[in-house]
Amino acid sequence: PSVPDTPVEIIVDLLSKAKNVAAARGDVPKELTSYLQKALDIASGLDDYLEKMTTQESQTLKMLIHMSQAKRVLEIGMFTGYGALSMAEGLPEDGCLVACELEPYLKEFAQPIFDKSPHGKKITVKTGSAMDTLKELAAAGEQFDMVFIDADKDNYINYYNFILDNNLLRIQGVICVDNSLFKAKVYLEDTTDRNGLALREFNHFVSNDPRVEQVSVCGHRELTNSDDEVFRGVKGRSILDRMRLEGKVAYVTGAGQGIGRAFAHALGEAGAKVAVVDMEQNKAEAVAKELFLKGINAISIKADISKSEDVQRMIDTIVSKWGALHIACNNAGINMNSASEDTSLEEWDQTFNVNLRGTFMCCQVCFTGCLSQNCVKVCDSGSHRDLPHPQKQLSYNTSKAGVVKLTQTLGTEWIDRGVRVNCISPGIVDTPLIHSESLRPLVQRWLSDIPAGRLAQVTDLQAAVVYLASDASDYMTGHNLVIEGGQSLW
Ligand SMILES: C[S@@+](CC[C@H](N)C(=O)[O-])C[C@H]1O[C@@H](n2cnc3c(N)ncnc32)[C@H](O)[C@@H]1O
Repeated sequence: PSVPDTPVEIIVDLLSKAKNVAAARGDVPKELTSYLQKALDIASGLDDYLEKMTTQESQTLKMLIHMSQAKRVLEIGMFTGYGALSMAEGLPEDGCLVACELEPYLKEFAQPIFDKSPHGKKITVKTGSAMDTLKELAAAGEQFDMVFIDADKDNYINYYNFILDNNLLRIQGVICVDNSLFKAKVYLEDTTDRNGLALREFNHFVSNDPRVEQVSVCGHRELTNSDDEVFRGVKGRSILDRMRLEGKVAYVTGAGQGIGRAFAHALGEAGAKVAVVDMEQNKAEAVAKELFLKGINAISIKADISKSEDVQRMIDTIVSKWGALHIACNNAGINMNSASEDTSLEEWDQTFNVNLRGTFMCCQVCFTGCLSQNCVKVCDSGSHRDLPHPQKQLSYNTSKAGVVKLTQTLGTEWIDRGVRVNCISPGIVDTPLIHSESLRPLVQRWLSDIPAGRLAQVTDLQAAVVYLASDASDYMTGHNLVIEGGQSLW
């Protein structure tokens, strides 16, 4: 049988011994035997139960990576690389893990295992004394989201201090420490064991360190006199937190595909509940399902925004479902290409009915219907093609120029009621449509016009919609945010 190691294993061992002693004597009261048995059942069942209910022991490390959303991890003490690989599995594709290990033979052992794993390329092993490696990393200005300390216990306190003193851990990063209970020796009074005493001192030091809170760094309070919103964050929220949309309700029109779908994902990933609106019900449903699979609260609504009754129903549905509407993302639009001399009034009317009249109706219904419920952000989709452009699409260009003017007007008129209206004008977006034979010569011309050297991907636009939808952009209104790889500047 293995030597008891954790506090629970030691309790089980001691209770078993006590039970045996009691059984060997005839004069032990039944009550005491029964209490011993109950305590033993509880203690001995715990690890076994947890193991059965959990995937694998080391998945805890992977879970910590997920929970902290770490991208850069530092492991101090690698051993066989089991923990390193488990953490690497939890890292995103561009994540990295630096593992410090004293013994070169352990790197030789672990490297071939890393090489066989699709996640192994994220791991860099640095052999030698971990303190030397920490100095090297600090000199190179490296910073980590999570540090796992699991090497020589005497040095825990030195590693910890060096990491914090040299900003090797980013603000709000996480330090995890293995063996912090060390067979209960950290709190048993008769401890003489060197490692137990080292960890006792370490725990005591950390619990009294104002730089950290429990196990998470929360800034360097009490070490500075700075106490303004730049230092602390607005309402205590750091810039990335201020772009989070938890508790917000959003809709995106034209969200069944392309840019609208990317916007719906972006708003949902940032924390908003999202109504996916499209003329085509099956497309709206498919995107809402995608969001749902990612853990985002989403509904689909079929609506043609050129019809006032559809717009009204869309807003009513959202407000009755979620009780509020905070973010209106008016993305739906149509585009018909014809030379100006061939543009029929029907094409003009159809385009304007959706792109400009439809967008206006959405804004107006949204404003009147939910202002009292805090409808604060409206993002319209303009297009950089409100600028002169070689594609023949008069109705589209003029309607989108109208959207920019609509945005400026509403953005200034409604700001006194707490509403911000901005629009995003994407450059030429890489969609399946653009790869048609007929558009190929035009695509070549566009590419030579775009300093960025490529067309826009829908993902290039996602951060903008989150920014405009969030509190971080509160001072921005009536603005046309152009994202076109520098095309209009060339
Ligand atoms: C408990 S094991 C690490 C286990 C590993 N973190 C995991 O989860 O799979 C501790 C490792 O720390 C290494 N170590 C001990 N002292 C060290 C030092 N001063 N610098 C770097 N590594 C050290 C040991 O060689 C050993 O491989």
